[in-house]
Amino acid sequence: MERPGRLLLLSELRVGNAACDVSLCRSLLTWKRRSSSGPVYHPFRPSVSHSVSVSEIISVREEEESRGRDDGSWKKIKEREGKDCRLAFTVLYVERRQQHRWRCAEVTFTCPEGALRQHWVGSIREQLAAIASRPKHLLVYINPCSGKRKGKRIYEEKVAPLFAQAGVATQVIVTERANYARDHLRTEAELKKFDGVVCVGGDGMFSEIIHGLIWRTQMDGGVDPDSPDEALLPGSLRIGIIPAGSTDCICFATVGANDPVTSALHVIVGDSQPMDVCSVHHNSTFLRYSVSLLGYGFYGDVLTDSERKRWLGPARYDLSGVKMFLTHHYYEGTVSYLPARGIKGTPRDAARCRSGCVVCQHNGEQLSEKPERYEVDEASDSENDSEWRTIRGKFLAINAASMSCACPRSPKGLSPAAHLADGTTDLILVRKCSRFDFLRHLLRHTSKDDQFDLTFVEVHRVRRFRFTPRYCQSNSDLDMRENGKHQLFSQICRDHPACGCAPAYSSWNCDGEILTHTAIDVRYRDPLGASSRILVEFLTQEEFIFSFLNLNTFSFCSLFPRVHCQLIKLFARGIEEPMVFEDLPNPCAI
Ligand SMILES: CCCCCCCCCCCCC/C=C/[C@@H](O)[C@H](CO)NC(=O)CCCCCCCCCCCCCCC
Ligand SMILES: Nc1ncnc2c1ncn2[C@@H]1O[C@H](COP(=O)(O)OP(=O)(O)OP(=O)(O)O)[C@@H](O)[C@H]1O
Ligand SMILES: [Ca+2]
Repeated sequence: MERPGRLLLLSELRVGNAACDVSLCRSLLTWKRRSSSGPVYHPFRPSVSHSVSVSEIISVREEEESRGRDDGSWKKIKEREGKDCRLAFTVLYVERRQQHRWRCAEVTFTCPEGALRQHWVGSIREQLAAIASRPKHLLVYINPCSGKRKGKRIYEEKVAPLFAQAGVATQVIVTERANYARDHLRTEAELKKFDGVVCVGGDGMFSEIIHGLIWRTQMDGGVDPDSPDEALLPGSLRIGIIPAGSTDCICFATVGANDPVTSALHVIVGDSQPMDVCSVHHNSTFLRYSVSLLGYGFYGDVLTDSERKRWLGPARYDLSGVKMFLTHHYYEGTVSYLPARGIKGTPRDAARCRSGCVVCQHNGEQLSEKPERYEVDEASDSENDSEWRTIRGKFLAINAASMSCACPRSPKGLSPAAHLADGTTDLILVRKCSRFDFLRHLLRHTSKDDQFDLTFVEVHRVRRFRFTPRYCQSNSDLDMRENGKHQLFSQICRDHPACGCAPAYSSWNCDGEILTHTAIDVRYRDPLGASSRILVEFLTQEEFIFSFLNLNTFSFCSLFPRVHCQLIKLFARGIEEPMVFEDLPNPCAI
């Protein structure tokens, strides 16, 4: 066995016109200009050394003379260097740019003889092949309708060439409708053939992928996804996100940028970032999984309103945001939560979740070593249990952020100190306040000021919570009918704001998808047949069911989210701390 750091190769090669000492250790390719060589030696310019970790080499290619015949570039190099191009090889590697962006850079080395080139190329390829975490075969889903509808072009122009260069084989599927990728993953996809799944799209597309994969994993492992108390099985396939959506919050919060090339490079180098998943149940019915925002009130209303404006593209959120800000609806109800205990970190920490986060490592280890801690929490799932805290009130927004939810609109996110993989979610309660105060809170999403340092905002780090709107709290038939009418008419009033009647219910925004319909579709069948569906168009599903099936409950408004620590893995490494030399010019331009 080779020891780590062992020197494998050391040669004098040329980079451009400069002679360099080039070495390959087990984990590092280094080239350093020989200080006294080269045509123009500058005594005040120190010899520049450049190192690339083998783990960040994308590929190595032998330069062919024929390349020069195609574009003339190699011919020029040959003339300039007066060398035999068949002795050259090029290394493609990750170069860091500003704002966490990665680019594919390359450096060409010229060897004095062919056998040496073979030795170098062979050694580097051997090193790359030994990195087991690199994917070789990927299943790619492209949503052609995401964001500005550029998903297909982004993949073909920016991502596919990189995968090809890195020798990553792909099966590409362009989705034909919503939930196409989810359904394909659930039933058809031959997952054993692949090392990972890549989605080209936004947060909604990512959500489809995790729903398909998590469901399939539970089915294969005999776990009932409907059971709110059963621990879910983690999947084996990592997920890559090529951002092409409107918010791209999950990509931004796990990589630090929403840039397709950066994400493709994270996939190629085989990064791995565990992530928490929040499962949302109503009683014993599974509703959805969430990894970023589960929001009721403001963000639920923004989403509901914005869905009618999809044609506007990403701008729909801003328009609906302003509208819902002005509408200023608040919702009455009870929030109960189970505080996360025995963990590191609080939502008010100054420290952020970054690459190699110790809080995530610590909490993840704690939960895997002592799952009984989780079980104790689960066992105490009763209203009377002293572990549960209860808050009643009027809220403008109830947000659960399982990660920071950083995105270009809000670079720090809704909960800047939330962690990607610590097994908790940050429950943020924004109580009824004036429009001016709410604006102060919203503005803090975009500034450096603490968005929780306001009297009407509170934040708790929790493992589970539930929210029950006021009108769901009573079980008497009479109340329910009254409330049902209220709900029915308030929805109509919501669409005709002139009457001034405030709605009793909002919707849940679950990672950018509206929750209610899924729940209803699963639980009930439409007994009145197709003719009644025209009417449904004007009512929400729950109003329809209340009115026509005379159900006496709206309790699906009350949800039971539970966090599953590190259930999935992404091709990412978390946001890297900026490097001191990050912005220096590329030293290989010797
Ligand atoms: C005055 C400036 C205030 C700026 C406030 C900016 C707040 C931006 C907060 C973004 C939070 C994103 C959380 C991520 C959620 C994702 O899981 C989900 C799926 O992609 N995205 C959305 O639900 C999409 C949600 C998009 C929400 C956009 C809300 C925009 C609010 C604008 C309010 C303007 C008030 C102006 C008053 C004059
Ligand atoms: N071929 C398709 N036609 C129509 N809709 C699709 C198709 N494929 C996927 N979808 C759906 O499109 C919706 C939006 O997709 P996506 O999340 O990728 O983009 P976005 O909404 O613009 O971005 P974001 O979620 O980041 O705000 C998702 O709910 C997804 O299920
Ligand atoms: Ca978390």
